Amino acid sequence: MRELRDKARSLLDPVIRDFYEGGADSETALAENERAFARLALLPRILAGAGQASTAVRLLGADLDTPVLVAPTAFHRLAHPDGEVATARAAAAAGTVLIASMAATTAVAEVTAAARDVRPDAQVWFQLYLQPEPEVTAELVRRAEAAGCTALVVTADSPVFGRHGRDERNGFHDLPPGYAAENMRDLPGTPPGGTRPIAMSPALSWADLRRLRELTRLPVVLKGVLHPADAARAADEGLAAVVVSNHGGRQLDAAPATVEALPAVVAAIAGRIPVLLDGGVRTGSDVVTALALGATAVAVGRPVLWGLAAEGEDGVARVLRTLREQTAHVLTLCGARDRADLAPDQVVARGIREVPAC
Ligand SMILES: Cc1cc2nc3c(=O)[nH]c(=O)nc-3n(C[C@H](O)[C@H](O)[C@H](O)COP(=O)(O)O)c2cc1C
Ligand SMILES: O=C(O)C(=O)c1ccccc1
Repeated sequence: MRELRDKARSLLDPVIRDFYEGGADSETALAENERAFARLALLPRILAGAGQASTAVRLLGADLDTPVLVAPTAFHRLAHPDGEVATARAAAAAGTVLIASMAATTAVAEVTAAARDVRPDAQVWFQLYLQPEPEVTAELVRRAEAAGCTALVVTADSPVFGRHGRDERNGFHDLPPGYAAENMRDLPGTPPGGTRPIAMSPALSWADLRRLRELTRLPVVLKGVLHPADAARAADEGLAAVVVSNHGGRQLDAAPATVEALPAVVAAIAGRIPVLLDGGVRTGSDVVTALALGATAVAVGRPVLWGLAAEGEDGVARVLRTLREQTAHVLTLCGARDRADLAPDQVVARGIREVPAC
């Protein structure tokens, strides 16, 4: 993983590298996501007789080979000429879900076609930002359905764009010439052949989410949940799953590390719907830590971009394979066959604790 990251960093234009790597404001949330995993240790159970570990997981009615999903990230063609097609092929081959970004440089129908070409039952979910004009959101949903996406993922942590200091310093505000956010082409209110910008709105509410659900029979996943009360409401409202996420540290910089927010969300959901997590997942230990704390699965953003930039489809495949193999290995070392054998008491804080007087 480090090797692919270093290769990606050396190959990418520094402006694009900063766009992928950067976070909001002081980049505290960005750094904390990884650091919080580093502060946690796993207590293995011994002599558990668990046998061969399995990374398989059932999620929203689909059987996946790995609990590591591909988080939605923008603009894959800036990482590699094959762009989202390469990512989709690698995700399908790995037997996981690709959450296709609304801000993709490839139209969602082309993304699902690429995934299905590798595996007919490939799972592609469509991530969207609810647009202030309901007819624009409705058209995006219609396109995702027509493309064969099996779930919608509404990103709710972005009432405004995050402030990305690196992009501001680099003057990176738009896609370079020759690239476009292809899902935003020919929507209501755009001139023929043109694209419209992705809007973020602080006026959006649970009522807008309810209206979205009236438009579609697809399961709707809520991404960007950190407060347990919002998690409970998501389950009450009939959403299909939540993603505990701080947008990879790119929105609210004061947000907690996601693995620190996870336990309260898991408690609030109380088993009603799956809880997913993204942010700072880099190793199989991170995956198993999240699973032990009650996540059904996790997603990775930047590691996929590193793989893509370094080696295209093969690089993404390597990232996903490495994480799956590491996860199986760590499960085995923890005495677990799968996540059902793990318990939150196996996750403990590192650091010096007081030695009881004797
Ligand atoms: C370059 C980049 C672009 C992103 N674009 C989107 C996006 O279009 N939609 C979205 O919901 N999240 C987006 N995210 C957030 C990711 O879905 C995810 O929450 C985050 O990357 C997870 O953290 P990690 O990168 O540490 O794995 C983006 C993240 C990055 C790094
Ligand atoms: O950069 C991001 O995190 C992101 O979510 C995004 C959204 C719209 C366009 C480009 C990126």
